[in-house]
Amino acid sequence: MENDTIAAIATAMGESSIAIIRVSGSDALTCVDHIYQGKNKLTTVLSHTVHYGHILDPDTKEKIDEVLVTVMLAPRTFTRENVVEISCHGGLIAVEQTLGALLKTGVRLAEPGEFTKRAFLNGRIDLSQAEAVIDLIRAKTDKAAKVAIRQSEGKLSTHIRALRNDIVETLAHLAVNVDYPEYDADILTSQYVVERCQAINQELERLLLTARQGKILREGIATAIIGRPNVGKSSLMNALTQENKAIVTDIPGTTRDVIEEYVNVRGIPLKLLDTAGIRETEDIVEQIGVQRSEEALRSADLVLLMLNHSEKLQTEDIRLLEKIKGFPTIIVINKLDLPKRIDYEEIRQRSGGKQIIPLSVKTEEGLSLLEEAIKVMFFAGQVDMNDQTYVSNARHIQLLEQAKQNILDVMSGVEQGVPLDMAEIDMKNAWQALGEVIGEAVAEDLIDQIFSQFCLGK
Ligand SMILES: Nc1nc2c(c(=O)[nH]1)N(C=O)[C@@H](CNc1ccc(C(=O)N[C@@H](CCC(=O)O)C(=O)O)cc1)CN2
Ligand SMILES: Nc1nc2c(ncn2[C@@H]2O[C@H](COP(=O)(O)OP(=O)(O)OP(=O)(O)O)[C@@H](O)[C@H]2O)c(=O)[nH]1
Ligand SMILES: [Mg+2]
Repeated sequence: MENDTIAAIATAMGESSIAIIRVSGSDALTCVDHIYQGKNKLTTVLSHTVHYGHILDPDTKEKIDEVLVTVMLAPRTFTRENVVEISCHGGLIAVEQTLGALLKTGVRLAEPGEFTKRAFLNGRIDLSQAEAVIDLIRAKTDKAAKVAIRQSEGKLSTHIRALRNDIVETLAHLAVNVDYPEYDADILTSQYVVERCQAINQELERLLLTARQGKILREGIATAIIGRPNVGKSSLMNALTQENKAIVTDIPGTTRDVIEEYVNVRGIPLKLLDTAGIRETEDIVEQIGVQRSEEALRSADLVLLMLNHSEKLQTEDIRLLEKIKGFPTIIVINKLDLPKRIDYEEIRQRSGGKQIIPLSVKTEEGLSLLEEAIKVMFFAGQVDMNDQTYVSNARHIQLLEQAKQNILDVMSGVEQGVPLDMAEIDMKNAWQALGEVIGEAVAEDLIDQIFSQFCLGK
């Protein structure tokens, strides 16, 4: 059933001061009234008011918890249905028992994402806004959260709607011509269509261009720190994260596995990967670590190759300099505080002129240069979040690509003089693809699949 009354625990499980159970549906108030004892019946109170009382087991009448209950009446609610939120004491027992009591009154346990799905089905938000809610919950950095919040406010939807409007106008123009060919406005129409398509295509390309930045803002730049054992990779990781998560010792081969940590470097979110020092080794555990380092290297968006300022280049260093060809790489030369033994010119030649940052993690000299270099590398200047819409969702990117292809087909078709009703079909397909971004005309199973990614209670 689509409009039965549902409930779920909306807060994370575990010890906490308060936990919230959310109830939504037309019977939310009457159902909660069966287990709630307070001054007034909830069915009689005003919308958007909070009430003190107790939750009782409906069978035994035993007190389960002391609570505050918030009543919000349709349609001014998250789901656009009647909503009751019960604030229980945190911890597992009171919340589970309250939910259990509620389920005895005919309320059904919600599926993951079902509250947000109802907000979508009831027209409060569109699909890209609903997807932004998932992104917000999963955001690992400030910037990622900001992108998600903007999308949840419908910023992307506004662009998509404007594009669809442009397409409809162009279609209208086409339709006149297709239906009344006797007007003989063919040539004028072709010109008009091509011009409109160029503008539409430009906007689609602009949105697609933001996708790469959007992905980075959401997931962080996967940044692998690689290098020979003992050069100071874990030390750099700790310095950038300002934590001592990675173990540092003067024993080569200290790090055995890839350690992941999210950091914010000058507003750029990095997913830092500290890896095991790469060398030939007999140690099985270390061998696996080295393998994983090489995998981290292959999947990295950015590689920080670390060398030692106070040692001559070694075979392993040279091998690594070969390996990083074709990867966006910054060469970090660590231990600048020690006497120089490395040959910078050789590195420059062997790396094909990659950027080199000498620094000392120990004295922190040069660390800020590295941070700046990372930032410049990815944004070539300033990141302006204020009027940018970032497309960050794989599904949206795919649909935008598809719309772009349809528009390109319209243009090349018209230019080659194919009948205008063919162009009309491609144009309609672009309109359809963009509609799917905001959830207009999408298949039901796709909607189910999207909402099933949510956590319970959302
Ligand atoms: N207790 C509680 N905190 C919460 C939520 C919640 O559901 N419950 N939210 C859940 O994610 C977020 C807030 N998001 C919300 C978004 C819309 C509406 C809502 O009721 N919208 C109505 C009425 C707006 C109004 O009165 O002006 C609407 O848009 O029609 C509520 C919460 C975060 N904090
Ligand atoms: N003098 C000096 N020593 C440093 C510097 N950075 C790190 N070290 C020291 O170098 C040693 C190795 O550092 P780690 O960070 O464990 O090196 P690693 O590259 O992670 O080593 P593996 O995990 O074995 O691959 C430690 O004793 C650090 O204290 C530096 O800038 N200057
Ligand atoms: Mg290490």
